[in-house]
Amino acid sequence: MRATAPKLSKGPNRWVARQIADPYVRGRQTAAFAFRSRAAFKLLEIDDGHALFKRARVVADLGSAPGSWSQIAASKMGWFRKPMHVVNREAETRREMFRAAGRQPSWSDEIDPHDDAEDVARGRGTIIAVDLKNMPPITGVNFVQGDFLLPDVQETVRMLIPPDARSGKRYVDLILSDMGANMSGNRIKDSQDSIDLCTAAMQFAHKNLRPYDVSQLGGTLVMKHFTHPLLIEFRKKQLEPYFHRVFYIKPKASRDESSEGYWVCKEFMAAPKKKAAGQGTSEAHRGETREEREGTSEAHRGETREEKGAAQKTTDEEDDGWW
Ligand SMILES: C[S@@+](CC[C@H](N)C(=O)[O-])C[C@H]1O[C@@H](n2cnc3c(N)ncnc32)[C@H](O)[C@@H]1O
Repeated sequence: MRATAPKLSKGPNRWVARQIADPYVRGRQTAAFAFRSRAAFKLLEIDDGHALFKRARVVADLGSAPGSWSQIAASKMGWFRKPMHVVNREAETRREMFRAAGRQPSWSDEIDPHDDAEDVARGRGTIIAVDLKNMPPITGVNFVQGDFLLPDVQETVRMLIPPDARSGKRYVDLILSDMGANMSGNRIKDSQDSIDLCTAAMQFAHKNLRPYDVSQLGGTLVMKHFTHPLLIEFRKKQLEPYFHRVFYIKPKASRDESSEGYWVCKEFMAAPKKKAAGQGTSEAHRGETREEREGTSEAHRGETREEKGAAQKTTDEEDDGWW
């Protein structure tokens, strides 16, 4: 069943009330050791179905701050000696001690699974994270602060990719893009911003994502987008020709009222695939139908909201802070 927040009144306390009612925000504070954002649960859910990290040696996390996706990448790639559930348990015991002493633990009292030098494992591979905002360090993660739309920022990220042992080329196996511009409430501008970020992620994939060859499968791109008919066109023209399979996912942890969704694009090919006459891939078609349905209904919901003059933030962006 989808986790939905109860209906809440408008007003300055609406955001706080919604946060309190949100099981994923509560989960972030209790079950999770120190996920920096509830966005963590979206990636965990996507990963459940797609085993994203299984073969990945180089991961790029685009739009990484405050850092929960990078935390997951670091954990999955062996940079924490302890598994997350052990750290969670320790964090909970520590919170109990604070409660018993009548003290409310603050962020600085949280266990950071990376801060104990004794406990740093030698993980596999390389993780590169980039964001406009600063991101506190995570062991195993190389962070670049900058605007990913700028070519020199992309080049800085590229130079952190280690050259492939066989070919000497720099390849990323997994690109995670959770980038999202602040929503202005203007549907046309917001769609354009979303397309710009998706385009930048895809251009980066063309240059750096490991392409399929006879010895190994091509890389994977996970990309957030804000559902809109214009983006269906993007999927058809920019994604489907270059990936063997493209899936649309709306994680349960993504709020119902948010128009965000994720594409999981698997098995990248450097050259566009050729379709036999009158034939598309079944995956693409299945996804496309579902996506179109989602896109249309989201677009209609958006119009109605705007017509009513009740344009509100409809993304999870506002929730992805240190909360
Ligand atoms: C939803 S948050 C990401 C949350 C993150 N995945 C996590 O788990 O903590 C979206 C991020 O995208 C970043 N972003 C938006 N536009 C960007 C750009 N042009 N270049 C780099 N980062 C960008 C924002 O600064 C923001 O931190």
